[in-house]
Amino acid sequence: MAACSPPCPTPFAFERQLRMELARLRPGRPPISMLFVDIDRLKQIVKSDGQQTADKILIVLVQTISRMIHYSDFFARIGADQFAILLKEQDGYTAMELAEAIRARVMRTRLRHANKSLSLTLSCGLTELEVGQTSEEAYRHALEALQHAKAQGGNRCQRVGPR
Ligand SMILES: Nc1nc2c(ncn2[C@@H]2O[C@H](COP(=O)(O)OP(=O)(O)OP(=O)(O)O)[C@@H](O)[C@H]2O)c(=O)[nH]1
Repeated sequence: MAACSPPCPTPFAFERQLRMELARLRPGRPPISMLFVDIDRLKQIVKSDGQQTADKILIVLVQTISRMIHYSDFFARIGADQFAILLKEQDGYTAMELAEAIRARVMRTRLRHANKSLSLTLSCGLTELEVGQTSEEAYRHALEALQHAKAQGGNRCQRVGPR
């Protein structure tokens, strides 16, 4: 696995943080959204351009997202090419704007490797956390949204949630 730069918390740390945020959530308190981000067709990139290129892509992605979120947000690597972010004080609408901005920025990024210019796209699944929801339910919503985005061909953001 590629090293994350800056270092990424693990799926376990993310799960713990998600549970804490859900336990704190009350009616009238600031909203929180959860965003899943997954690189499109990384396996194909590994095949055609190699492991080092894939590593570089993962690092660039982490750096790009880190620059676009707030210090108080929680960003983790939860799978091989899958990342999750808890977006504090953001409802589903504002979080969707950020997800679209991340998607667009990554799509415009050109990576140079071995005299080749590579482009990259990603898919996003988004959900606003709900009062009384379990972490499993929140995961299911974000994953459903991500799978929907992938099923439509990728390079898009989808939201599943309360509103
Ligand atoms: N070089 C490198 N490759 C990785 C790393 N983590 C995962 N991969 C590779 O990324 C690929 C992920 O493949 P899939 O899970 O099928 O995802 P995908 O090809 O992006 O497919 P979709 O998500 O459906 O678009 C596999 O080939 C993994 O070997 C890593 O840290 N470094």
